[in-house]
Amino acid sequence: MIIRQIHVTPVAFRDPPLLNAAGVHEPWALRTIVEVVTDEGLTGLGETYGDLAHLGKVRECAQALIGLDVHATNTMYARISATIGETVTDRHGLTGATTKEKSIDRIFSPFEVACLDIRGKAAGVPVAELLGGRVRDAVPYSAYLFYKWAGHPSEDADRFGTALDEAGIVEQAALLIKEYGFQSIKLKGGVFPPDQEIAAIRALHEAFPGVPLRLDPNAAWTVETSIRVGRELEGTLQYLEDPTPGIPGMAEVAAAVPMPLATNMCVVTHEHLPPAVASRAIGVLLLDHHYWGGLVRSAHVATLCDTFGLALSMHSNSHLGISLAAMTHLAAATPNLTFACDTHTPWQDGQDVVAPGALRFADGAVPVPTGPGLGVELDRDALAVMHEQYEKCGISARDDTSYMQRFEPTFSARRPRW
Ligand SMILES: O=C([O-])C(=O)C[C@H](O)[C@@H](O)C(=O)[O-]
Ligand SMILES: [Mg+2]
Repeated sequence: MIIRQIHVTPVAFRDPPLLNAAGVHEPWALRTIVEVVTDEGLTGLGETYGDLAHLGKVRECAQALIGLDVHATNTMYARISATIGETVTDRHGLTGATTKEKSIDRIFSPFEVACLDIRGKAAGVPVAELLGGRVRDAVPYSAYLFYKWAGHPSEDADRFGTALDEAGIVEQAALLIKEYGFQSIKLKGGVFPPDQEIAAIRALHEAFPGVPLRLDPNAAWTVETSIRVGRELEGTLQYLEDPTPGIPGMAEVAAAVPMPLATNMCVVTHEHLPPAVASRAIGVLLLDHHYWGGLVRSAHVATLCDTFGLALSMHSNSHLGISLAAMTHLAAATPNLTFACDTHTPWQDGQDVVAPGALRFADGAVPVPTGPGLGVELDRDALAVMHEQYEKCGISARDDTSYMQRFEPTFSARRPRW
């Protein structure tokens, strides 16, 4: 199964004005779709970030993989590593530090996923079976709530409405739970002063008794603020995600608050694991195959977490169905991934590059696709439309901060902020 061609297609899809500590989502979210084609005519799919610098490196690395067997992932990793050299391509900061190793892992990931898709198709089995076999038939996801404006400035309101206070957040949770059946809730914080976000968590706790809650301010708080908020929210949070920047700060907070701390910011590559474990900075790691080097490498990280007593959840960024399928296969085959995973799927609101049918939500969980490989098919018409949107949208890299500053010129993404 020799790789003969690789097609790399950037796409754009509509994204609502979701607020976070870095600013606000722009009207278009970017992704890159990777198709790997073998000499036998099998095609595998991968999905990754769409920022221009990353896209350029994905294109360059694709050339370096032609002629390799789809099983030769160690050679692929070595070639990608040699091709990208010292380049780092991860700039928006919401997934933590940018390192050389993380950049290699980010570029390797879509190729590895596509090769697993091909290997599953060739063997007639779902990717989850290649990862050791599913331990759950459906993967639970959480309702991922965001403070948001009614719509993008100068556009009509979107169907999700305004959420700028606790009433808006509770209403948004009710909508997502009604439509998807989610059984746990994550609130993206770091947007308003912490007391407002405490009030929102209390309102959610009251409105949805017994539903596990998480709050993620993306390191917007000092150690002191994090400890105060953590203590005030005792009894309401399943975990508190990235309250403060850095492993030492997280360790100080972890020692002083009643709930576990989770991260997709202070532990984002292998070199972060030993100090985080030694200082007991985190209790939960949010895996993300897009920057942990694909599905097999993420499964290795899961095993390390098991060894060191860390629990697992899963992180997401704005994504499409190829990523959702990959996330679902990985989570289904990872026994110690026991927390509901994050997904931005509701915000993509039906837009997708995969044909409908293979992916659906039932009671907040995605049944593991049963077809061979990832179990999803590319919708070529949708791909063409989304590629045209990419060409026309005028955005080439995610920049939540500059977009926010167009409307609030004094906005600063400095963290910690409170
Ligand atoms: O858990 C997280 O930190 C994220 O999901 C990071 C994302 O970039 C999120 O903040 C977003 O989409 O604005
Ligand atoms: Mg997070």
